[in-house]
Amino acid sequence: MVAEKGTEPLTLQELLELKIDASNFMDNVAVAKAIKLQIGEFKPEIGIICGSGLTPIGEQLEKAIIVPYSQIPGFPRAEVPGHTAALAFGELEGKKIMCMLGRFHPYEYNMDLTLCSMPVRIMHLLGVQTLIVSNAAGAINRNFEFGDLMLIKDQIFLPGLAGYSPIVKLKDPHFGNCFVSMHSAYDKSLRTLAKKVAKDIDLKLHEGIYVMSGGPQYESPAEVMLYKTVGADALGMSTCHEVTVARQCGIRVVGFSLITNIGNLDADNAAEVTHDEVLDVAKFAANHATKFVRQLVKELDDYTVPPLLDKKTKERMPMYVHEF
Ligand SMILES: O=P(O)(O)O[C@@H]1C[C@H](O)[C@@H](CO)O1
Ligand code: HPA
Repeated sequence: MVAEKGTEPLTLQELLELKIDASNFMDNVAVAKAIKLQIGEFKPEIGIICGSGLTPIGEQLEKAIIVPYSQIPGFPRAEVPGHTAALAFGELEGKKIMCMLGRFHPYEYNMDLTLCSMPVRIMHLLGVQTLIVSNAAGAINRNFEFGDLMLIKDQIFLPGLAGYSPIVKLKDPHFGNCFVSMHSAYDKSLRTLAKKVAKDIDLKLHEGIYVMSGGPQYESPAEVMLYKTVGADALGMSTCHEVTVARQCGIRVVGFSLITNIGNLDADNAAEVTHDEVLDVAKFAANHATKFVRQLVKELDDYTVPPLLDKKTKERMPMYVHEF
């Protein structure tokens, strides 16, 4: 729980010294406030989360303001190679973007999905209405090749099915309804737009189901077979917890996977995958992923989600919320 301090707004330094509990609503507000102190009047409308090796997507922002995670209370450091520990705020095709240049994988943080999805709640508090989420993934579908992109049609959230939900600890009603519908989690009209954009720029874009395992170990061939049997097309270790929270906040979502390796289905075949290979493929394919995102952003229509904090609530809130 954040400390209160008379009627004076807390300074950035004071906010940075707070011990943040990601499941406490006012602590989330304090995190958003600390960011706001660093971005001034900038109000993002579109959020982007860059997957492993996909930070070039965020590096194309114009007039960028970079906020390192070390300057955000409660944010861990995002230490997986291929991720940069910073938020980028800037413009792309005239739209205002907030981009996570490094994400928090649950396997890095003791499967604390509430913490790992906090940036999505912060996006919402700062005004984000639409989220573009990306990841590096292994192919299960045999029609996929290295470097292909797969538009995510739906997800299988294995940790969530096992009770590791990012919203299970959120008791404050300000977070929104805990019985979040995951029907149409990946917005149909945005998927239609993404397919049109891909066609326009002559980009091969598959569509399929993403499955998230807990990681960090890669899957055994028998596990890849299990996921194939349940209908998954690509596998990874992220995204689903972020999308669940986005839906709880009412943010609409479009997502894609960059296929960095082909999941091995044969236990007698020693085909191994390493994170270095994942990054190598991401490096050569980041170019077309970047082009795709730019065009998608350009063609996104306006969208409005009611803010979490209504006027009345703001009036009752302590000083660190006051100017929201
Ligand atoms: O952040 P993403 O989901 O792109 O990262 C993938 C999944 C693992 O963290 C890692 C495995 O190589 O890359
Ligand atoms: N499995 C899990 N996560 C991944 C993979 C994979 O094969 N490739 C990239 N991220």
